[in-house]
Amino acid sequence: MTAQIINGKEIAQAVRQEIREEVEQLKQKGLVPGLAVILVGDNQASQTYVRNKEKACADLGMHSVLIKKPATLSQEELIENINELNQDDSIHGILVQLPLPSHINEEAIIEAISPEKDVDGFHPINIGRMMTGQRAFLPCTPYGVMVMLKHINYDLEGKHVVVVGRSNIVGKPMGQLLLNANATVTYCHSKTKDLTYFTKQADVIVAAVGRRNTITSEHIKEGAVVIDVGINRNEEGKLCGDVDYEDVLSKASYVTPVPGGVGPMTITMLMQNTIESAQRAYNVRQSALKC
Ligand SMILES: Nc1nc(=O)c2c([nH]1)NC[C@@H]1CN(c3ccc(C(=O)N[C@@H](CCC(=O)O)C(=O)O)cc3)C=[N+]21
Ligand SMILES: [Mg+2]
Repeated sequence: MTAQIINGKEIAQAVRQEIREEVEQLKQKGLVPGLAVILVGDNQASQTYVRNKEKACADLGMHSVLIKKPATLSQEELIENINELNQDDSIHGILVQLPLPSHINEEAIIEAISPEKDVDGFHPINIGRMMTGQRAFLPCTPYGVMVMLKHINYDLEGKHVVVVGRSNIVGKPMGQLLLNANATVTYCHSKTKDLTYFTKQADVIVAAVGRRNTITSEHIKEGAVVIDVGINRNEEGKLCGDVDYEDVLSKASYVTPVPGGVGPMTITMLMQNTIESAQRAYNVRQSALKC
């Protein structure tokens, strides 16, 4: 079998076209969707991602503000900045780029963001809503993976999905979204004994561990769908995922590349969440006018 490539860039473009039209409609009604990104310190990778987010906003005609702060910023000052954005009617989404410097408590920062503007879907209220199947902002990376599977018309019902990795922002919510879609979900992680035993049984593998070559052809069964969420660099400094891409190509049915796979989807779902938030703000404003 030769795997088909799931082209994240292409799917992202298609979704962005729909977002572009919704932005246009909102603008005609007098509301410009706005995203605020806070970047603390000068982590090189973070700067790249933040630039990609700004580009995406500009491309879609959305308003974006980038707030750059020195790594010495105190937690109190950061919370003060978030409070201002929570009150700002021109801002519908707030994203604080992670990781933060070690003197800042990430949980406290995430909880300071209004759940109504938490377009990352990291706030405990949104996570709780997602777990109970209520309307919520979905974390962008797992959300993007769901859209990719939808795009290839993959029916998750009853399928065995193995999620490798259990971070709060990718692995854990990924499993939950798959469960909500009626998949049978297994979580594997760094303490799992005999990873291959589990991954060999998977119809779908989502690799989100942050270590390259974690998944090779030895780990998968013939015809598996392999989703690579990893972003690592090899010895030559080239971007690569958690999957040995070339190796699994001859065994998998579908594979996502890195770059050009999940990454572009992550940014696109951030834009999607931001216009949904703007849409909601518009509806609230309209119903207030009617009273
Ligand atoms: N509050 C917060 N929310 C995040 O969503 C968040 C974060 N913090 N911190 C860092 C991670 C990482 N992340 C990526 C987004 C896009 C690409 C992306 O566009 N990747 C491109 C290539 C980018 C490149 O060339 O380096 C691709 O895979 O094709 C990658 C990684 C969002 N994150
Ligand atoms: Mg992410």
